[in-house]
Formats: sequence, C-alpha cells, structure tokens
Amino acid sequence: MNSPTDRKKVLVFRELPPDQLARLQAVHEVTVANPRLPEQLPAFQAALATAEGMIGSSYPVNEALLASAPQLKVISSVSVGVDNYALPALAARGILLCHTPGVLDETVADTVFALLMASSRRLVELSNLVREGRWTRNIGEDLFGFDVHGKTLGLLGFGRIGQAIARRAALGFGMPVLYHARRPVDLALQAPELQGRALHTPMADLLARADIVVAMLPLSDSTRGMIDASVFGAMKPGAIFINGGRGATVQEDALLHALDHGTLRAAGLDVFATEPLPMDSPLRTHPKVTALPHIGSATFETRHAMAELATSNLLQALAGERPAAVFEQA
Ligand SMILES: NC(=O)c1ccc[n+]([C@@H]2O[C@H](COP(=O)([O-])OP(=O)(O)OC[C@H]3O[C@@H](n4cnc5c(N)ncnc54)[C@H](O)[C@@H]3O)[C@@H](O)[C@H]2O)c1
Ligand SMILES: O=C(O)[C@H](O)CO
Repeated sequence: MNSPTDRKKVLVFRELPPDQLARLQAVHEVTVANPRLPEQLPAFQAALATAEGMIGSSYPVNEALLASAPQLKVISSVSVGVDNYALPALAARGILLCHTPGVLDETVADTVFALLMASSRRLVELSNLVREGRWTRNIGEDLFGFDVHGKTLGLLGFGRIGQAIARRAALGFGMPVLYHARRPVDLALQAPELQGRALHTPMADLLARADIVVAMLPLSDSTRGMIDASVFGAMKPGAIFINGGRGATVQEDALLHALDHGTLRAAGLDVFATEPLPMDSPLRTHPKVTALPHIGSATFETRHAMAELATSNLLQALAGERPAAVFEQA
C-alpha cells in the first residue's frame, strides 16, 4: 500500500473491467464518471478539477476540457487511435498520452477480413434472403459474389494492423499485397514472412491494380478526407473498398457517389465520420454497403487486454516510471 501522499486522484471516464478498476483503486483515489451520461456529467466535471490521471476512450478531450483540468499529468487511452485528443494542447501542457498499440492487431485484422469476405461474397444480403423466406429458387448470376483468394489487395496504411491484414491475405488467401504508407517498411526486419509478397507501391499504381482496397489509416491532419472522389475514381472498375481505420479519412459523399454512379462494387465499413452512424445516413441501408458499429477490437479477450495495458500505462506514469506504451507523435 502506498502512503496517503502517493495516492493520486484518477478519473475513469469510460467503464473499466472490475479487475482493472480494482488495480487502480488499490493505489489511487478513483472517481468513475462517464461524461456521455447526462446524470454523470457533474461528477465528471468536478473530478476533472483535481484529477492527475485520466483513463478511458472515445471522448473528445479538447482544449476546453483541458483548461478545466489544471492538475492533469497523464491520460491513458483505452484505444490505439488518438484522434479524439487535442495533441498540440496536450504537448503544450506537458500532459503525457498513453495508448494501446499491438494488443489489438490480430483481432482488428480478423474483423477487417470478416468485412472483406462479407462484402465480396454478399454474406449479409444472402443471409437475409434465407432469414426472410425469399430463398425460393437456386441462386442465379444476379446474386453471385466475387472471389477473394488470389485477388490483389491494396492496403492504405501498412502499420501494425495493416501488416496483420497483409499476413492473412498473402499467407492464407494467396493474395499479392500492394501497400501505400508514409514510408516503406523494412520487411526483412519487421515482417519477414511478407518478403516478396507485399510491395510498397505509389498510390495511383495501387489504386489501378488492386481488386480490394483496405484503408487502415489513423486520422490526422494528413489523412482527414484523404480518400476522396479522385481516389474512388482511380480504383479499378469493380473494386471493393473496406475501411477499418477511421471514418473521417473517407469523404462519405464521394464514397456514395462511387457506389451509385461509379464502378465501385461494394463497401465494407466498420467506422464512420460520425458515430454512431446517424439514422439519416444513406450508408446505413445502402444495398452495396456492409456496415458494422465500430467493432474492430470488440472481443472479450482483446478489450480486456486493452484495458489491462491502459491501466498499467496509467499506474506506471503516476508512479513516475516510463509507461509501456506512450503515444509518440511522428
Ligand atoms: N475499427 C477499429 O475498431 C480500429 C481498431 C484499432 C485501430 N483502428 C484505427 O487504425 C489505425 C491504425 O492502427 P495501427 O496500430 O496499424 O497504426 P500504425 O501507426 O501502426 O500504422 C499506421 C499506418 O498508416 C500510415 N500512414 C499514416 N499517415 C499516412 C498518410 N498521410 N499517408 C499514407 N499513410 C499514412 C503509416 O505510415 C502506417 O503505415 C489507428 O490509428 C486507429 O485509428 C481502428
Ligand atoms: O483505436 C482503437 O483502438 C479502436 O478504434 C477502438 O476505439
């Protein structure tokens, strides 16, 4: 047990699993208050005034919020993406930001692959046919799908998760992989199993050659709206588009135009510019869209591993140690 002076005020702004909450409560003075729940907002605001550490996810931590948190030294995000944090304001205030890279890669890659298979083979549409009693004759050409094995995969973003998707595609489905990233990856060092199977490719070339384009990009100033009409226009006719990164990297009007008036075959989307997806979004019911409610990492095992890493990050930072996963701006 640490001394009373070592006990810091910690604000938990999204539910944590009970075992991880208990780790924090054993050492620090913890307030749990979710600002998205109106009845908990006053407690959240009161706790902000004295909190030295915060842990949670997917809530906009902007300048105004930081101005109400004068004691804050560390934020531990239960996510790998950090686009909901005002990064320059955190840097200006000397607040450390931690996140959860690595522990979710395989699960998110599984989700993206499920979406890729569902979009290519029209699984949701055809399952609904059975469920709704419309399977009254053999399936004809109008309902045929599109092979995945052997097709060329184009990856926009080739980081931890992009490489996990590439392994599934190249090693499991015999797919040549082209990728676009800020810089080429040294495959011999980082992913030897992908040597000779994944190629750093200029964007225009990738779009012209890929049968399936998967976006696995973080949201930043350089990627916001990056997937626009010119990108959809440059895709191979009949291509499939999957987004497992962040919704706002895509211009959704341009995506809809490509589906309705261009040659895009289908889209599989786990993320949207606005989440939850607004009821009036045409993407919600579009016949060519398979939409998921941002479930990339949402398994029992992985969400627990994320919470555990985020809790360790926070405990280490508050103890004056270097946390395992500090977010470093590139
Ligand atoms: N759907 C989900 O539930 C889910 C789950 C986890 C992560 N994500 C999102 O996926 C993102 C990627 O995660 P990661 O761990 O693989 O990140 P990472 O940092 O390991 O990889 C990011 C990749 O994007 C590339 N990139 C960044 N900016 C670029 C630009 N302007 N142009 C071209 N390439 C660019 C980088 O070079 C790198 O290859 C996260 O930041 C998060 O937003 C979504
Ligand atoms: O960034 C992440 O970790 C996922 O999108 C879950 O929020």
